[in-house]
Amino acid sequence: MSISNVIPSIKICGLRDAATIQAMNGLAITEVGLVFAPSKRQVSASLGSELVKAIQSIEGRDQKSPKAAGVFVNYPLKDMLKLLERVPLDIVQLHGQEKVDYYAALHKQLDDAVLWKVVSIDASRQLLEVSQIIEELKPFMAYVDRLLIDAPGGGTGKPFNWNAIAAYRAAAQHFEKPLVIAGGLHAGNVTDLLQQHRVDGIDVSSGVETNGIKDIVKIKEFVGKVIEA
Ligand SMILES: O=C(O)c1ccccc1N[C@@H]1O[C@H](COP(=O)(O)O)[C@@H](O)[C@H]1O
Repeated sequence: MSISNVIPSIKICGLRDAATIQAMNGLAITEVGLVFAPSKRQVSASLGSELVKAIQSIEGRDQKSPKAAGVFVNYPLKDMLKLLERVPLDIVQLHGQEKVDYYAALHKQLDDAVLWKVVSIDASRQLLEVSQIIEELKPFMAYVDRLLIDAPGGGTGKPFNWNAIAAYRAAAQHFEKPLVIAGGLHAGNVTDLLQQHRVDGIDVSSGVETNGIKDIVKIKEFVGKVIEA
């Protein structure tokens, strides 16, 4: 049984076609992610704008359309502002080594969109104390809506060591920010995650694909496991 009685937010990431988004209509999804970083899942601004329309046309959790999230890695700020004029994202997920000045400048320019900060959990981070994590994140937190922790690289389908979650959860709580978990999740391990850790959201990409293509059967199975946990 899950250790929380609140169903975490569910982000399905790396969509590249409107038909799969439409097939997700009615699932208890809260965010759909589009990758604008160099990746096998990368979409252009013009496809991104078409896919945001598809996201806005479906119902997710609580009969509301899922939020549209864009995933970026060290994307030049001026290009980001141009892209946001064309693609009305609700969430900008910063998955690179963006500095605090970048967060501050982008936050100032955003109208309604919010920023998610990603921290990659490599072997050195698994050992950090809560106080170290708080010190490191403090400069960013005025600009950030959520904290997301993931395996290094992003979109690799590999999990990180979940022993690191407790310290990040404590740090996120200190800042009163929700914590989202990504990295190698799939229908076969998400129940274990939710039984072992209290998390506010989960994020999946590779684990709901077959041969590199999003698979609606796997998406439905994944969402079902999260709801049942
Ligand atoms: O999905 C990608 O291709 C990607 C590329 C660059 C940065 C992040 C990327 N995806 C993010 O990775 C995690 C989880 O991925 P997975 O489930 O392990 O495949 C998620 O936050 C995606 O937004």
